[in-house]
Amino acid sequence: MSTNSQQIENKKVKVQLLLAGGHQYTVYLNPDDPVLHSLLTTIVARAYKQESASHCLFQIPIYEGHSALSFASENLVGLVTEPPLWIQQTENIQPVANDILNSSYVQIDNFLSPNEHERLIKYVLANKSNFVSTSTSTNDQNYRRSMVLYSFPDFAELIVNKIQNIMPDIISKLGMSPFPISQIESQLTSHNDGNFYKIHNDNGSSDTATRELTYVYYFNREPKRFSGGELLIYDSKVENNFYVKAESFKTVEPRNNSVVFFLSRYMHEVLPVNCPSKAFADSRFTINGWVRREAS
Ligand SMILES: O=C(O)CCC(=O)C(=O)O
Ligand SMILES: [Fe+2]
Repeated sequence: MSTNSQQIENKKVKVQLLLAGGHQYTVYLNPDDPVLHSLLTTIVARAYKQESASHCLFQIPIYEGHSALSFASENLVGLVTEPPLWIQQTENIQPVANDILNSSYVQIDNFLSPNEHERLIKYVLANKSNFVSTSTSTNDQNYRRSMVLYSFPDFAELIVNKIQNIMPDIISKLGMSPFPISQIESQLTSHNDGNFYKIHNDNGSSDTATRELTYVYYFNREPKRFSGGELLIYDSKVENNFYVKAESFKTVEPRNNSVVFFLSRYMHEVLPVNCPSKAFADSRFTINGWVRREAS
């Protein structure tokens, strides 16, 4: 097992849109962009001739946002994705259409000792200049706004070891079947005033497909000087053997010194943070990452 700071989410997927009439366009989308998910589910619905296939209008910014490509979902004939991309097919589940599958999560308070927590805060404040923006282009700004620190070896090891120790308990609490763990990834993220992360899942691309569990350890200075920043975890439903997002969700409070675990395939989002001082030290901080199963 190893920790691995990674920047996979910042990589865009090249998507060639094959449209009726032989037209084609190439766009670059984040792997977990909801538009990409809708494009894939449109193709799946077409393949299964699903009666309820929702008809919609796609509007996708092209030429770095200088133009918009608009087309009706009926005109989408196929997609070429690079790297190859699949939406996750369910295994052995035959729910009745429209059944809501309740998402569950586990949250544990007082995860680090007071001393470890204090050392971590000091470490983060001393390393402010090593944080980089999670947004790489103008497009990303509307989708995810936060800062990230990819290398923090001592604390990554501390968190990953603690997580590894409680994995059997978490897996059983979430009702999952045990799985062989290959790796626990981690990154350190800060959300300041106006920062957010729109709806996504964490294992929707070929690079991330072996992520089974997402964990988020929340920490901040006391007294807390931000509000908002709740994590919403959406319930799911199954359409044509694929998990899709339901309208209902669970709300997780980003409680200081707590850690939350949930399935990486769940759609989730971070609501905007309100931090009036705008001071880095008052941010909503997390060490967050993913537990990967061994590739079969
Ligand atoms: O900060 C959070 O509550 C969740 C972050 C998240 O969804 C992610 O980094 O993938
Ligand atoms: Fe996420």
